[in-house]
Amino acid sequence: MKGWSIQRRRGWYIQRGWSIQRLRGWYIQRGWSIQRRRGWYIQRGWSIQRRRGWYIQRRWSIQRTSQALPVGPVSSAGFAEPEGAAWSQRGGLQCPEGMQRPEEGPAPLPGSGIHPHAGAPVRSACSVRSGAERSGAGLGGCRRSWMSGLRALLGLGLLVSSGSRLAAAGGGRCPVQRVSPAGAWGAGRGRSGSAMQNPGRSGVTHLSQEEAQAIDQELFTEYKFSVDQLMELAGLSCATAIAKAYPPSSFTKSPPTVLIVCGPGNNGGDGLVCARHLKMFGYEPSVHYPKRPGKALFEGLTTQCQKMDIPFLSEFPSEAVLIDELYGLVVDAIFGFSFKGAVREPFGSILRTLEQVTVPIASIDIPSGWDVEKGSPDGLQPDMLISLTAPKKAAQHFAGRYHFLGGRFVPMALQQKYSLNLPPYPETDCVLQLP
Ligand SMILES: NC(=O)C1=CN([C@@H]2O[C@H](COP(=O)(O)OP(=O)(O)OC[C@H]3O[C@@H](n4cnc5c(N)ncnc54)[C@H](OP(=O)(O)O)[C@@H]3O)[C@@H](O)[C@H]2O)[C@H](O)CC1
Ligand SMILES: [K+]
Repeated sequence: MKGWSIQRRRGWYIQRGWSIQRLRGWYIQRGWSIQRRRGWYIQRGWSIQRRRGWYIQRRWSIQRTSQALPVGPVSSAGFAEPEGAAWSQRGGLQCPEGMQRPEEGPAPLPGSGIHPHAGAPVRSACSVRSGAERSGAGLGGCRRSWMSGLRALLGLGLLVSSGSRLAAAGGGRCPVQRVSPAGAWGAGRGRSGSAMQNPGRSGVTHLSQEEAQAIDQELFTEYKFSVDQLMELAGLSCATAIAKAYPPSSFTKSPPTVLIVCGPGNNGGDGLVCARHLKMFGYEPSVHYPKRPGKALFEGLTTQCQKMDIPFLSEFPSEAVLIDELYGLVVDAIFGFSFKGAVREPFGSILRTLEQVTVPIASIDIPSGWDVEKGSPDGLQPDMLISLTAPKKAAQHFAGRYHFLGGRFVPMALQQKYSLNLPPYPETDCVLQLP
């Protein structure tokens, strides 16, 4: 071994420099690592490992296993995957065994409206109970403080510590399911596309405007999807996510009224599809659609809504209080990933009014008026964001309570081409909640 190392096998282990090890398989490492076998494990630098399967890692990882290492490949955000699972070179988030899936939907908060904006709890990626916690042993104070120092060093304070906090409170919820062997989590291991450089806090890829538009185009031109098809799936995802976060029973008003504001592009089309499905789900939607493109697709979607007795408002309520009075939720389907520049009328005044409403706002794909990559600290602050295909870079500035991923239609080959790192959707669901 070159460099230095302090080792105590079956106990803890610190290493610097590189090493070749044989641990029920072979293992090469460069950089430093602090390991505690059968416990947690932090590594920085690169390593090639063979652990009943093979594994290459670059950058850093924190791993925790309840089994003796080596157990299998790990994602670089850090939990051991089951044997035979797909491997990932990049950030990712997985739930180790012992995690629960999210329950039916987040519980509504008491008070006026459905979900007040204020007081939103910080939600963690996963509520993880460690092997020690599961066995009731708990972490010793010394080890805890050493770990928090390491977390701080690696900038991981929120992710890891808030998870433990929730676990301590008995949370045990996790928004993403375990990866399956054929899962999409880490599918983007093909070409080293630029999206690969943009993992967000949670390890999920965040797309630039150009990437989002390129994927969209490729779906239509290379994969021969029609806009109608994808819009239907996108709009259904949005209605489904809304029904999970704001079930009709959580509305203080009956019937559960929803105002859907649609823009001139495909984001507006998603809004029309969403309105139709919300009606099917028992909501009472109304649509404001001030700038309608003269295309058969949008005319068809409009007619479908009208024939389902969904009213179209010719005037936008000029006062935010009117919206608060009449509706329990607003769906923002004004602009999506093609938005650019300063907002033009009539959308400027619509957005200014929406910034004043107190009922929750659910934005489709991008909070309207936000720069697709940089966000907008002074703009709309929705309570919910439903990212389609993959979150856009602006989503990293989203501070509302519910972030869902929808648009489960991107073929695996395209995910790989664009190095999309997306968590797997649970079973047959068309949406999943992101941390
Ligand atoms: N692959 C997918 O994920 C799919 C997503 N879908 C949804 O489609 C949108 C993107 O749709 P697109 O039509 O490309 O773009 P927008 O909905 O953002 O609308 C663009 C139009 O908005 C107007 N615009 C742009 N900037 C401004 C501005 N500063 N002020 C006012 N108006 C603006 C402009 O219209 P004009 O008529 O004024 O020229 C643009 O044309 C995506 O986000 C998803 O929601 C698909 O449904 C399925 C596939
Ligand atoms: K939007």
